[in-house]
Amino acid sequence: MPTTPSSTKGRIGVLLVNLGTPDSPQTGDVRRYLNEFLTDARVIDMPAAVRYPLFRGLVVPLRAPKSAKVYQQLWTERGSPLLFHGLDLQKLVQDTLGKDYLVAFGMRYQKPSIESALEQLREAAVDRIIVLPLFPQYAAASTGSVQEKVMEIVSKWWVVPSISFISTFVDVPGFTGTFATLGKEEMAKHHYDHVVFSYHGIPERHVLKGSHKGYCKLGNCCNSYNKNNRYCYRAQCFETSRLLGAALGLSPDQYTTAFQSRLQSRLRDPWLQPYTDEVLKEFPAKGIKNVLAFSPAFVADCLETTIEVGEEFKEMFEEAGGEHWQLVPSLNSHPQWVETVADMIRQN
Ligand SMILES: C=CC1=C(C)c2cc3[nH]c(cc4nc(cc5[nH]c(cc1n2)c(C)c5CCC(=O)O)C(CCC(=O)O)=C4C)c(C)c3C=C
Ligand SMILES: [Fe+2]
Ligand SMILES: [Fe+2]
Repeated sequence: MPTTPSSTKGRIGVLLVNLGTPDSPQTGDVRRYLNEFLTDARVIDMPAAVRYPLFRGLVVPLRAPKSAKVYQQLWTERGSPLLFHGLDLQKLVQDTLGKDYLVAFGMRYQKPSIESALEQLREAAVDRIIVLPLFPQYAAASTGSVQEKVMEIVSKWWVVPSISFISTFVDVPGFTGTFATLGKEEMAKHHYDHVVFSYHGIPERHVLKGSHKGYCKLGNCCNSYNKNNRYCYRAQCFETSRLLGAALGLSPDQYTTAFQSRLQSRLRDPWLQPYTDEVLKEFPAKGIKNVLAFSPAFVADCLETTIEVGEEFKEMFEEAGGEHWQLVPSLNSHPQWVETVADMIRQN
């Protein structure tokens, strides 16, 4: 009887990566996290001779104790939400994909490191690796930084396996679809006059640096999403708003796209506008008193969603005369999102 030839192919390795978070909300751990994050040349694109002394010597020491207080508000029994949601997603995607895949999870900054996650895949002799940075819209400071780190590590291996990256997923229907499911649940509970899609900001300079043959000029260039601005962060944010607005049954005048989390610096370089905190203060005077807010640059709840949008913006809105501000929770490990991630991997 002929014997069945054994396959030479191992499992497919999957690396899910998110940004990173401190090990604890104590100032020392927050300082270590910020030092790693804010000396990344893709985040702070200054010459190393300026970046290191300015950020390690001045910005981080001043910021760490203030950030630590905010992380203390965010911290849960399971630790940082960004971390535990990432681990939950890893487990559920692994269960969904089954034994032909091995799913690992890493963080760009701090723990679990990308190195340790890649090592797990190498130990298991995976056939190839699919890397999914968990950022819907490509930005050099987020997705690009993860890609650079993965390539830096893998390039030192003697045997470099086949490797592919999923660089943006704004147009994957399950991404906006899951946000729409969560948004409709909130809309069924309360009446809203207006919706805000608040994205993490980046310096305008970053958009211009990534502009393909000068196509992106921070103007109407982002009104359509096409091959020239496929990786333009601003264009992807506007496209996310259009898709999400349509999935929620909203007309363009019923929602606003805005940008949050700008790192205030004495350099006063402009970040993507309009700024969410400025926009929301003007709403009550326009008769907008009930606002539903989404944070669609994040697929897991974190400091920027729960605290900044859910608490700080709510307080500002109410102080300006608003009545009801509600944050839609992030995708976290929602079953529709788990299925969407598994599908992105299967189709890669
Ligand atoms: C959505 C993707 C992200 C992009 C793009 C991004 C750019 C970016 N961020 C900073 C500075 C900070 N961001 C901070 C927190 C933070 N940022 C992201 C994601 C993106 N950042 C996430 C998911 C988080 C939350 C992490 C968590 O632990 O919950 C912080 C730290 C918090 C604080 O001290 O305020 C800083 C600082 C810059 C400068 C930048 C682009 C240039
Ligand atoms: Fe950030
Ligand atoms: Fe653009």
